[in-house]
Amino acid sequence: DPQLLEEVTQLRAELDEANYRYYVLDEPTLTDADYDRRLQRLKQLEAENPSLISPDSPTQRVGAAPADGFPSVAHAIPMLSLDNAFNAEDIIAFAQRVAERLECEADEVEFTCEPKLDGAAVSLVYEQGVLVSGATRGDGRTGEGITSNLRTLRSVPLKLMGKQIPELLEVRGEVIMRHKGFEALNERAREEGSKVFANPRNAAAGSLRQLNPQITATRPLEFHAYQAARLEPDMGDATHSELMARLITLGFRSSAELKVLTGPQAVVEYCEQLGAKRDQLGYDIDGVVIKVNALRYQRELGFVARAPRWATAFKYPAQEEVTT
Ligand SMILES: NC(=O)n1nc(-c2ccco2)nc1N
Repeated sequence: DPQLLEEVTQLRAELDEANYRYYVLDEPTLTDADYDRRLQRLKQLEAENPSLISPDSPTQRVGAAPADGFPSVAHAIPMLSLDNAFNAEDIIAFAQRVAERLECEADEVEFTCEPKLDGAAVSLVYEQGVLVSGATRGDGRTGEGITSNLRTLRSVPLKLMGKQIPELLEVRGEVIMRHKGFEALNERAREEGSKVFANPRNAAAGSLRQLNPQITATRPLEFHAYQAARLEPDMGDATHSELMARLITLGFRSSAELKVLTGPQAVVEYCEQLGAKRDQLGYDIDGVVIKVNALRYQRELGFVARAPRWATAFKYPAQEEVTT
């Protein structure tokens, strides 16, 4: 009946909005209790009227385990690793190489800098605005299909937000576990005598590779977008920073620390400043990802065998591993 449909639609909108405000804007509106009350009410209404259930309903995040393991998924565009830079000279050399190929001065090139999150890289594919596939990076060309696990992350939208829905969108990003969630998980694991993880990266990767999504659903995982590998229709002569801003309007979290900087000196300063506050972030990073901002230049620069010419990763010295 129309009244029932009205309540179901209203509840879904409130739950999706609450997810967005909590995970993307960091401005929660609903308490966890309010969220759960609404989710239980929606589950009850859907149980009474199964014809109303749709795959993108917030109640459909935790599904069944895939029968026989994860299927292997070929990435339409390889998820390549990044070349490394270890000091200011390396950063300047990277900027020089880019400037040479673009036939301009290094001090004119616009870069973006963002923290290099130390988690598990994944790829999410949305067709007509609906999440259809999620996979691990694997060897860069082929990953594991872990859609049912990624659906359990409330920071992964089941459907894209807003009116400008692209026909096709492939988002790449990092699934991380914050230190607080990591320590609580290991505390519980020690009490239960189950597997204790050596570090948040292993905990995130291990949680995503659980065969049972109900276990993944209990893990404190967050998805942070850092690239749109495919976007149709595309954004023409846009920049990486504009693309990241667009992903936020579509429902994704992307780095709050992203900065647009001109010339290598400003990039060196960013790396030094972020390095100074590395221990206060509350999650692990292992460097800074420095990218040429203009997507047109990224396309022109392309990739060498295994890594893009248009990006490099500035790495901090490894932190002494947290032995738990
Ligand atoms: N790990 C991480 O945080 N990454 N990785 C990239 C990346 C890899 C290839 C293109 O972009 N960007 C960020 N922030």
